[in-house]
Amino acid sequence: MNIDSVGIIGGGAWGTALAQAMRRAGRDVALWARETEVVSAINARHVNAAFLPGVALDQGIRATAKLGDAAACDALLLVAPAQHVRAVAHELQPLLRTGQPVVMCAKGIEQATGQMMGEVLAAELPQVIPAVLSGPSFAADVGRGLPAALTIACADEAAGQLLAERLGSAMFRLYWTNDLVGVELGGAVKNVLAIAAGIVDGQGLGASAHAALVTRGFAEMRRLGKALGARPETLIGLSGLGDLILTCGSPQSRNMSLGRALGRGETLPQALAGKLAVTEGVYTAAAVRRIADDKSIDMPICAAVCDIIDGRTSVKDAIGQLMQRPLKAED
Ligand SMILES: NC(=O)C1=CN([C@@H]2O[C@H](COP(=O)(O)OP(=O)(O)OC[C@H]3O[C@@H](n4cnc5c(N)ncnc54)[C@H](O)[C@@H]3O)[C@@H](O)[C@H]2O)C=CC1
Ligand SMILES: O=C(CO)COP(=O)(O)O
Repeated sequence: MNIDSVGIIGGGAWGTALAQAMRRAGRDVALWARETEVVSAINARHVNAAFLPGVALDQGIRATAKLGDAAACDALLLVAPAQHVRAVAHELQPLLRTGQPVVMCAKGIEQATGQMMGEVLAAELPQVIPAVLSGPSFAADVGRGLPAALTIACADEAAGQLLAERLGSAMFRLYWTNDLVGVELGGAVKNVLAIAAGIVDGQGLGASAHAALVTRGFAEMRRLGKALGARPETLIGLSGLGDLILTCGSPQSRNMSLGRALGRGETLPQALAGKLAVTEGVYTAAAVRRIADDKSIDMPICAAVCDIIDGRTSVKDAIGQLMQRPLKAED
């Protein structure tokens, strides 16, 4: 297998930042974007002001409105928001070759089915080699070329090591694992927990409460991981704890800033109003709750976020209930 060219499916903030990272790794890049204005802005002016403002893009990034242009590349990065991955993958299916590596870069769980992104990939693109890329990495940082370290998961060791080598660079360090479930679970659940951390901040509950919330949230992630077969070392690594620390600790996170707005008293529609950017935790919270209920896993923080988002409880009542729960050693 050879990986000289990379097709990126999705011209949002992360797809565009990944295009930058791939150019830095020395790859040819074809970036497919849904919005024709994004395609023309990247090709004519080397900017994506709609989704990644303020970043001068590598002039070698070729944007395209044709899925086939990106699908023809040696490897693909699938960077649509989680709720749209199935539809995009379905469209890609006839264009992809057997054994072509496809790397899932979305962080979420499909709301309609409760399926993880890897399951969606296996159902829609059975002919490809599936992989998952996840870790602490804001698009704005990676787009500018600041250093980041992420995990790339692939069941096939040779393919996974090749992906790590060909997609990574000194400033975009990739570590291979074969624990796909662990990597994608961490990336999905941390988005829900970042909303919770933002709510605590928005309520003005202080740094001590924030740390307690994140720690107990991490215990929820580990309980879910145990039930789904994730390896503990994956969850304490970059794609689990690493991303949780980043996302819960910075208002740069869209999930955390949405939580802050909810914590300050805004309704969900007010907090989301006018935003083009996707806030994955909003859609993933219900799926996490459903899995937790089905498997009888105790995940009260994720359940509270789900209830607040669905309007079943107020922020104050949810926090009051959480604070009455007994603490256990594992928290
Ligand atoms: N922005 C970031 O810092 C990071 C984002 N991610 C993940 O990457 C994924 C994509 O997020 P971003 O690139 O940040 O998106 P974004 O929030 O910047 O932009 C929204 C994206 O959604 C696409 N979109 C809207 N409606 C669609 C539809 N009906 N079908 C297909 N695509 C549609 C838009 O074309 C655009 O690419 C998410 O799962 C996110 O969690 C992962 C790591 C970092
Ligand atoms: O996944 C991310 C950083 O690793 C981005 O988080 P947000 O979607 O909350 O901005």
